[in-house]
Amino acid sequence: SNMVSRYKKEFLELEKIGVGEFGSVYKCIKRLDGCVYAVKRSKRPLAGSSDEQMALREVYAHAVLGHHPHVVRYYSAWAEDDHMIIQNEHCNGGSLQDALLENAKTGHYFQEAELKEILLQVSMGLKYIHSSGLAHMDIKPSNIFICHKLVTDGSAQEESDSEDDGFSSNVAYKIGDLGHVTSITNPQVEEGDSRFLANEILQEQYCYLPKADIFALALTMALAAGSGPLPCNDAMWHHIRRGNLPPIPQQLTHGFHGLLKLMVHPDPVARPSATALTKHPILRPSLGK
Ligand SMILES: Cn1cc(CCO)c2c3c(c(-c4ccccc4Cl)cc21)C(=O)NC3=O
Repeated sequence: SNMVSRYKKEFLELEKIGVGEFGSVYKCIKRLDGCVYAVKRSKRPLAGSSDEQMALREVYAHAVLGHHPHVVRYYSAWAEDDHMIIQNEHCNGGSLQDALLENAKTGHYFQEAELKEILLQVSMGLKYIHSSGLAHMDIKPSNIFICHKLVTDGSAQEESDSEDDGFSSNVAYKIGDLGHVTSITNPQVEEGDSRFLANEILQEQYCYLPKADIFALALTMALAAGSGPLPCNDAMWHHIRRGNLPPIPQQLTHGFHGLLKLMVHPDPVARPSATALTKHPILRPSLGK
């Protein structure tokens, strides 16, 4: 590889915003365009290893998934100095997991109206991913990123809350981390986080992969509503897989709670699709009339 790495040449590193066994994520400014990006730098996986398969699936997924308001945007990926580098859109509001931890400290959880906004926006992102023939397979709070619309210069343009934009408020929720994405029709499932794993995936029944994302999204919403940490495996894990939501420490309307409960139904066929959620009267009051 040439002496000066493309990463160092093209980007100014501002701060490390994430670290894990996967590698590290940096908030960077691209020198050429002056824009901020999230850049993940990970050790290049062993050729032929399952890690390499995952790294490739992540880049393939981003390449297949063009642009969508509720999927974190991909810009580039390359290999250098025995590292894999992926350059994505930087979401300036942290992850939903960060927001949940903050809520737990203050005891102020997302209220039902906000929960419906999160569920609607993430469902729009899932509808796009599923309609592209892919399943995410690792939906959870730390993989949902938050973008706060930067206040405009006071220009009086109308706030557009058209569906494709989803910015009815000033916050956008975007699905990120496509490291577990797999084809719906030709699945090579790399199980995601067991706390969010639907039982049929554990049983290696891969005929309804999109519904595993719906299951994981329901548990993500339960956490956003203030439910305690989810079990990885044990009696409570199985209680949830029998179609029960974890306890939620706030009064939700019967309709909304019932929708979340339907999303964790033991039979994946009974769970609503992402498309059905984006049209659901409970989430789209205006459609309800
Ligand atoms: C830990 N972490 C924190 C952030 C910033 C949230 O305000 C973040 C981002 C991403 C990612 C990311 C996830 C998976 C793969 C590649 C990337 Cl860049 C990780 C991120 C990403 O793709 N876009 C991000 O903003």
